[in-house]
Amino acid sequence: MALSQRIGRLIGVREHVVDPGGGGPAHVPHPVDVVVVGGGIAGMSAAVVLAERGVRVTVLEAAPTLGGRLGAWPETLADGSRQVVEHGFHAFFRQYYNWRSILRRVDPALGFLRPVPGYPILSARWPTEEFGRLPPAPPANLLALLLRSPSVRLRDLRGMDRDAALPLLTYDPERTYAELDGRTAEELLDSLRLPDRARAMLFEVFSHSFFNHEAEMSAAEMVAQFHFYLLGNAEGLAFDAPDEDYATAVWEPLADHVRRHGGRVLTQVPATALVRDAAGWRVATGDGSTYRGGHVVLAVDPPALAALVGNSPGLSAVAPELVARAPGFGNPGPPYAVARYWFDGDVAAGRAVFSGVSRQPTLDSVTLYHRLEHGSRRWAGESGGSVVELHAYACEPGVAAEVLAERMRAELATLWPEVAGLRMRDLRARVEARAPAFAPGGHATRPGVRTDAAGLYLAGDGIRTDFPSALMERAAATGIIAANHILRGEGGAAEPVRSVRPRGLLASRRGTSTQAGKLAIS
Ligand SMILES: Cc1cc2nc3c(=O)[nH]c(=O)nc-3n(C[C@H](O)[C@H](O)[C@H](O)COP(=O)(O)OP(=O)(O)OC[C@H]3O[C@@H](n4cnc5c(N)ncnc54)[C@H](O)[C@@H]3O)c2cc1C
Repeated sequence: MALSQRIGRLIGVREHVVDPGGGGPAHVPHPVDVVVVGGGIAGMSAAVVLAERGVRVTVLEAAPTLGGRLGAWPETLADGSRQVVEHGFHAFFRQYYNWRSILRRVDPALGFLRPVPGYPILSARWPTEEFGRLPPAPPANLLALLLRSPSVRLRDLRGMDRDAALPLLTYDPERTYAELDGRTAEELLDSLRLPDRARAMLFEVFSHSFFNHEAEMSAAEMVAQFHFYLLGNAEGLAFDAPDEDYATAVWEPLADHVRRHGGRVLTQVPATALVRDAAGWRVATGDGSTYRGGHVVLAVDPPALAALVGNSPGLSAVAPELVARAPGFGNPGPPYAVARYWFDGDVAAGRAVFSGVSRQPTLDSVTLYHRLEHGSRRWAGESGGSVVELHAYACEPGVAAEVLAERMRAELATLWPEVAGLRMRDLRARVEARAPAFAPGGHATRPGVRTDAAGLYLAGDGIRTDFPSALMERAAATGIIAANHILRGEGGAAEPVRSVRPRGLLASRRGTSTQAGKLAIS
């Protein structure tokens, strides 16, 4: 264990138990039927836990393949070769304790995850800066950043408002939201009076990664994510990525696991409406069939949740609060764009497998798939080409995917000149708006896992947790929490839930209530 991790642990920067799990037999003592709507991370995490406890679980996924925003599917390229294309590159951070525990079901050693070396940020204005090689744990990582980073030279920081920066170090699951949820992330960053370079290299890439514009994102959410990724965990900013496509590495094995435990995983079955009657819940689907369960977990993306609730008129009698909140929650964040290019040649040998990008109008990240996943590596080996994926996490609405793809390619060529000389062999470009918005003031009405209707639960990366979590980890954690509510209600053992340090290193315990010593689960 690194010295910084040992110091971090001494001061409480370590994995925390949110829910110890247990509390009942390994199998539910009587038959229980659960319908899970949505086969992304949240839905499949709920299904894994429920199926293992003997619950008869049915997953209904609208798309032809599982995975949602982590999905993957086969495509035939113009040259006739078959390639698995993904919804987009994902960084599997090491403090994703709950998501990793689900993945360990199908690969106990997580051997399919390979460390992705470094976390460089590219900029047209300043030299590339490496953030992946900081000591993993706070406070050593913060000190090293202050001492080493050319973006945060101490003399430049003299003009900074240190009081305004305090909220970044004092994250508290109640007070941070009470004090900062009404402000935007942009206002908070403005108030820091950071040197322009530090703001661009440290914060802008970071806040974009949550699929929201700084000017439209809650300052409290940004502080929470700064804590979750940088100041609250002992694992650091280092991350891993699968060396196989996500269908092979994640979704096929997880679906097999659920089926082996007696569950059903159905694709191309979109849920269209929910009805509650005396016998429990009925979920109507696009093909006219109905699935029944004593409990339902809605693990769909925000716009799909709003559509499903809006199409279920009977819900206003049993879940008036959910019905009132769903339309607002269903407004997603700005569109994101993903473009995967198959080029006829390679980028320079020294380019990093993954790079963040600062201050380009569109481009936010670059991933070299042919140096990452077996399928892309094989294609590149045989063709002499490369497979390069470009992301824009929060882009201008109303622009076609191909236009955004070309803008991102041209912007990359300004950072890596050799890209201008590469010819495109094929392209898959997509623009979608399915990520949750974290608008200022939204925390008070953000739905939690439990709804106001008995037996109806929500899960997904937009659902509130009372402990620090984000993105894939929040999706997995809320799926597990939904399963735990059902298991406890039916007399079965719950699954443990863990989190990073629940509060900032400098957060005083004064003024906090439930979260001070013990985390609440909603
Ligand atoms: C380009 C990109 C890059 C990303 N990179 C990262 C990263 O590096 N690290 C990270 O942690 N996170 C990353 N994320 C975020 C991550 O993908 C999400 O947080 C996570 O996948 C959300 O999972 P979910 O289960 O909540 O939702 P989803 O993945 O959206 O799953 C919801 C599922 O519900 C299904 N559905 C919708 N309506 C219905 C219906 N009516 N009936 C049945 N099924 C329905 C959908 O088809 C979908 O499969 C990235 C996201 C994108 C788009």
